[in-house]
Amino acid sequence: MSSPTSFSTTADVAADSFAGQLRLATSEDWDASVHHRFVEELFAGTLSDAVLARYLVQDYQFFDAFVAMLGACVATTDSKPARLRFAAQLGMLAADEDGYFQQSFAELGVPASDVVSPHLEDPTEEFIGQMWEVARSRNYADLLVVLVIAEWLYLDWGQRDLLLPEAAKHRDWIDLHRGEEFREWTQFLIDELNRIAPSLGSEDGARLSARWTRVVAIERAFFDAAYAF
Ligand SMILES: Cc1ncc(CN)c(N)n1
Repeated sequence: MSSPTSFSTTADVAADSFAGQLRLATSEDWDASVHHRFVEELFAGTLSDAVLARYLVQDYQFFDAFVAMLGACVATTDSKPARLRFAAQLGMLAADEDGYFQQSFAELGVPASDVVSPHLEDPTEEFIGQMWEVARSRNYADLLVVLVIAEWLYLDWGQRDLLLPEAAKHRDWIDLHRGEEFREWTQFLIDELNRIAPSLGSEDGARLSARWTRVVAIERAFFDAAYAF
């Protein structure tokens, strides 16, 4: 029997696996995000400070709920090695990603009020709602669905074969979403989702598929919102 087709150049995922099928079912919003104007301008180094600041202010609010999701994974996974992997990622995020935000906010002159409690755009509010919902649900499958999208979609654009920009505020955001460490982390999440998929019931499948579709659409809207002013 020939091995199933792997469709992604960034992660090794069989197209007929649980994660692979979800990914294929949402190709339109997924590909539109990976090739979004925001990504093109970020790589080209032409992204305006206003758009970058607007995006980062919203993404910093996303970041807080994202950390809470990882904490929920530490608490709920059935696998001891996975628990340690999530714990290690929490440490990395606290050091590297928070540092990028703080440095960029200072460079872009973002006021403290926008860092701490900005007006939330609709996609941010909905994304945060999804993340806290799965964090509080303590349902490992729901947590993984949201995490896999958030990391795999970002890996897909981060790994695009384009020249890197000069400015640290652009390049460092790309660097956080490409390279072997981020690829390995994303692969781990996808593998976890595919590992637990056989234990899911049909109701779980329908709920997770609906969540996947919605969250991929929010990812696209999140990029759009950076230009909506
Ligand atoms: C909206 C969004 N989605 C995903 C990521 C990558 N963790 C992010 N920083 N922001």
